[in-house]
Amino acid sequence: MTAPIQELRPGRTDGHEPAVRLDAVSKVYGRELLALDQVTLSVDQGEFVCLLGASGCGKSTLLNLVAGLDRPTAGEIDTRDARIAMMFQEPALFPWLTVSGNIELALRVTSSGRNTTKKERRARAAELLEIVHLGGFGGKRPHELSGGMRQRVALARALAQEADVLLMDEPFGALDAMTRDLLHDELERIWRERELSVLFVTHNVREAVRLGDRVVLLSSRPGKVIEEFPVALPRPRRTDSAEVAELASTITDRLRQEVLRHARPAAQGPGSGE
Ligand SMILES: Nc1ncnc2c1ncn2[C@@H]1O[C@H](COP(=O)(O)OP(=O)(O)OP(=O)(O)O)[C@@H](O)[C@H]1O
Repeated sequence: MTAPIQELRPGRTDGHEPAVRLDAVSKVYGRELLALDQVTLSVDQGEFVCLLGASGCGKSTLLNLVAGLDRPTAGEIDTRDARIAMMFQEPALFPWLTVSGNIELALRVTSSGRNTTKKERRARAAELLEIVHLGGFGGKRPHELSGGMRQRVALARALAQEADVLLMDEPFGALDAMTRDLLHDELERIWRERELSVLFVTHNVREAVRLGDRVVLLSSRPGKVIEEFPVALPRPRRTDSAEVAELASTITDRLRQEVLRHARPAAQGPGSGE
């Protein structure tokens, strides 16, 4: 028997429009690969939402749709007039540009940066590097930095885009635990100061609880919202705290249940009697 499915409410009704709203969004690749099935989900302005789900359940697909990199097969996505920036597991910096040059390039394409001089953009890039604690590293090339530092540059570049909405696809997945912890603190500070709305994909349940106001769980493919977990713990949180561990364990149990539910028919084959 499958577990009862709890649908996410379609948006909030506390008087303001969400920053991102997906309404019954489905995505079919090719003729028949249903990646997302009627996903309804919203991210409030200034809210930090973490998205969890089994591998291949459509998390990256969902972010790409919100970013406008691809179009849904059905349903509506409303990002209002938000400026959207995206961060991936790989920082994707241009290796032939300096750290500052990478950020200056992003500044050049923003509406306010387009009419600025190179000197102004360099100064702004230096300010952004200070924000991510990389002051003084502007003249380095990406390969001279550690993985964590490169992700900080990617974060500074996202900030250079003057984004209101930050879409993050496992941005810290390749980093060691200590570096990840530091970046959690920095991301949280920047999110608060800039009042960003964040949609953050991760496989790491504790990371989701450490960062999120809400953790949204997708079913195995086709991805569908099956449950959401509000995270009422005070901030800043510690990934290794008992409170984070407790909620993470509840979410992990739910995720495991979902993965098993999905795997069972294939594992047992037809006529297994369940
Ligand atoms: N461009 C594409 N063309 C065809 N199929 C695709 C494409 N992109 C993704 N898929 C398929 O859609 C499904 C969802 O993929 P997606 O990458 O969104 O999942 P995910 O939850 O982000 O996975 P993971 O957690 O492993 O990163 C997978 O079955 C994948 O093979």
